[in-house]
Amino acid sequence: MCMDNAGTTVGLVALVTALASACMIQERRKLQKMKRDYFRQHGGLILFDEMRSKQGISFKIFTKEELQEATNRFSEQQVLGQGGYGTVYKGILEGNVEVAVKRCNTADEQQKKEFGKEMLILSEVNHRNIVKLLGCCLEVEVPVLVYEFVPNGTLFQLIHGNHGLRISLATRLGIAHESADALSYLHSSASTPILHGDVKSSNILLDRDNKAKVADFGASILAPIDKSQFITLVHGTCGYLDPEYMQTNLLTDKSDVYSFGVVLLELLTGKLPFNFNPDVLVHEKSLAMMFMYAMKENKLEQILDVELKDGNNTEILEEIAELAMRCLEMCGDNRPSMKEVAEKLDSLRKVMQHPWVQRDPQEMECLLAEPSSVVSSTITSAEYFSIEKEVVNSLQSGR
Ligand SMILES: Nc1ncnc2c1ncn2[C@@H]1O[C@H](COP(=O)(O)OP(=O)(O)OP(=O)(O)O)[C@@H](O)[C@H]1O
Repeated sequence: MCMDNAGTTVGLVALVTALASACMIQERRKLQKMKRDYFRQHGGLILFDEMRSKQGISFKIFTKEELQEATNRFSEQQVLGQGGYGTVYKGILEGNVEVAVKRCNTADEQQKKEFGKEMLILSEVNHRNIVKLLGCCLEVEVPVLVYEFVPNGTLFQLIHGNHGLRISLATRLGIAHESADALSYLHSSASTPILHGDVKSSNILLDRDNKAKVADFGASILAPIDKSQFITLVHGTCGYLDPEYMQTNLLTDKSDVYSFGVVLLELLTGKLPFNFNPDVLVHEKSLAMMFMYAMKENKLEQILDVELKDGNNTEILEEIAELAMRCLEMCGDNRPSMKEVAEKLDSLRKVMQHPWVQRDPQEMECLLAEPSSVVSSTITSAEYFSIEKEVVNSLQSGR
């Protein structure tokens, strides 16, 4: 009798174990199938094939488990920031490699299908001032992106945060030039031209030496189409939006130029791109309008960041303001290209670093021929510009 009972118990335990194992296997298969389906839906197969055919591509397709481990299961403590499209987590990969893991909120069917193809284009972007896309995970409902980690916050935080640090004109000019160079690369040097679509100071990250790293490029690819989210998106970029885009709904490379013009204004004035305070005057709501108004009235000085108002480098500040004016032209065709903007900023940066670097060798010759003009090696840019003007005048009048 006792033996019979023991036999029945063992039988029951075996049956329950077998059933549980079968369920687990079933669940695991379901999960595997789901992962495979998501992977296919997001264009993972195309991406995988292309990656195999391209040698030396440094782009990885991560598994869900790898990213869960890297981010401590996407824990709250790992959150670096929240954007219009999703949440960014800090992750640590094997070998102690720090990464930023971006989990998007949603993606529509079309976006999901295109994802693999888009990733392929973005994975080939390689520029020292652009945040590197290291890989992605496609076996989840909404794809996850993995970027290099940039440790020093954003340009928005540097300008508008309450850190009390003084930001020199040289640092500002450096960041402006590097960001412009990155955008110019996206527009014309990358294998497929890429429009950034969301240029703003919070999308310019800074590394330990305050070198710029443009982030979120190709954001339009991931832009949600759902209306309620579109409002958040627009809210997030208020003050930067190209007025021509608002009329035509067509994003062009010149839309990036306009938005970059607003970033230049933030660097020049230290002011926010948009003032939501209902009490401020209409022309003071948007920084771009406020700036245009000040320029028209010949009052640039009044809206410059106090940190820049030390009387030095006035001409460089005026040149940056002139450049910003051109970027903010209402008609896109009248704006300079990003390449032109980057070149101009580079030449201003060189003038600041080495006041004697001349753009025109003839002028250099002329200056060297006039020893009285060479005052000292520590000449200020104000002196440089006045000498330059004098030289140009004397060349024109044939003196
Ligand atoms: N590669 C990165 N390294 C370090 N921090 C990052 C990185 N990428 C993003 N972050 C942080 O995460 C925050 C949110 O980034 P995200 O790109 O999602 O949002 P956003 O640019 O502020 O807004 P939106 O996505 O609407 O343009 C950033 O402000 C930044 O602080």
